[in-house]
Amino acid sequence: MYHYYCLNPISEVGIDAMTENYVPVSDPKKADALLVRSAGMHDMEFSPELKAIARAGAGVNNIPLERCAEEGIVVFNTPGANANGVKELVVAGMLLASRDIIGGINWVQENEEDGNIAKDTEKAKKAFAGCELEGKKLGVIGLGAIGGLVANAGIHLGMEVFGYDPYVSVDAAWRLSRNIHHAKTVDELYKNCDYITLHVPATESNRGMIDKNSLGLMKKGVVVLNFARDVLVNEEDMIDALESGQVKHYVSDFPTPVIAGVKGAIVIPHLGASTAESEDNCARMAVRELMDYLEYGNIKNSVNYPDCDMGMPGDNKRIVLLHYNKPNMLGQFTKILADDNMNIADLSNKSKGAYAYTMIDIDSDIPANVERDLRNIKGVLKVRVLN
Ligand SMILES: NC(=O)c1ccc[n+]([C@@H]2O[C@H](COP(=O)([O-])OP(=O)(O)OC[C@H]3O[C@@H](n4cnc5c(N)ncnc54)[C@H](O)[C@@H]3O)[C@@H](O)[C@H]2O)c1
Ligand SMILES: O=C(O)[C@H](O)COP(=O)(O)O
Repeated sequence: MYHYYCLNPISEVGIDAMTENYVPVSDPKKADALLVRSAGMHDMEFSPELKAIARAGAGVNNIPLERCAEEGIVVFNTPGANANGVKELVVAGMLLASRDIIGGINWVQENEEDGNIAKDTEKAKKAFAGCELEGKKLGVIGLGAIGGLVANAGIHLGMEVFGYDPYVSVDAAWRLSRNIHHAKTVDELYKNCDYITLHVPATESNRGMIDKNSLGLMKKGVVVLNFARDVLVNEEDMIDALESGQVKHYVSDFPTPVIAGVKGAIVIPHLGASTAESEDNCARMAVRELMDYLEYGNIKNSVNYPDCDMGMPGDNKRIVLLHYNKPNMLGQFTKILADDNMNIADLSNKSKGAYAYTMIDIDSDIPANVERDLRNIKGVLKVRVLN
């Protein structure tokens, strides 16, 4: 029996995918697993019971990843599961910044009582005219799940697209249209583009990447779109750039007290992934990842531990260990098993930065003293014996 707790409402599709072995609890401290969307977790204390956190979404800046790793808690996300939802809203954002659709709709609402509205429209509409996307230059920073889709969509819209991502994965690179220009430096993209859209994670090094220096390199009248995270943009610098006309519009999916209501800012209430399809995809993937880890110890799409998959243990017993990535950990594990005359049927060991994960299948029962001795090894963070 596994206990779970949802810190945010998660699509029923995910909850329905759980078997009867999964029971919701009313106290997160009693949970084996937490499901979360954007709820802030940095101030949460975790109980020793907690084994995993699944973020039904992409961004994990709301989760203390390092502390979770130290406490032997595996954190998952759902890469790509909401990418199409975000891509479609980015296209809408480019259109909203190009024509005054919002101003036009407001005008119609303000004049709803006007019996001559059809005729007056033809005079009023010139105030809301704009430009087309076709032929304009689009710069995409970050070419992962979302940025790749946005860059390809730009090509389909007839835009000239520049992509910048020095860390792009091979798989993501394969998905890109060959018509996308490969920007070797981000400055090249800043200097050339009419629309610049951010699709990078909110890591320490990316915070404030759009500031007065980068804004100063951009073309006058540029449109900047941010569907990634508010902290990537220095909002005070953005306000100056909007006031001076350096930036025509800043389209953001992240309202903050600083940017909400600023002239020229088009701010959306974090709706990028709020579609039925994205919510279902994320919940389904998050629950699948949790169940595979809790029941079989397999790790797929973790952001703080390495991926490691040994399928199902069959008739073997499986023991899994979360530990530091340092010399002689495996040697110590196998010695304890050998001293108890246990035979290893299968073994996998993977590392990611400072942390590592070992899965061991044994063709006999695993006695409590072996589990205890493994747990007592210095550098072991969590041990689980799976039945
Ligand atoms: N608005 C929303 O509702 C919404 C929804 C999903 C994701 N997001 C945000 O979008 C971000 C990206 O999501 P994704 O699914 O595309 O993630 P992803 O991991 O698939 O792609 C991120 C890409 O950014 C690249 N990158 C990192 N730092 C970079 C830098 N300094 N310059 C250029 N490229 C850099 C990485 O190499 C990677 O290819 C998430 O981290 C999240 O914060 C927002
Ligand atoms: O990082 C993400 O996946 C998005 O920002 C979506 O967040 P949400 O699940 O809270 O809508």
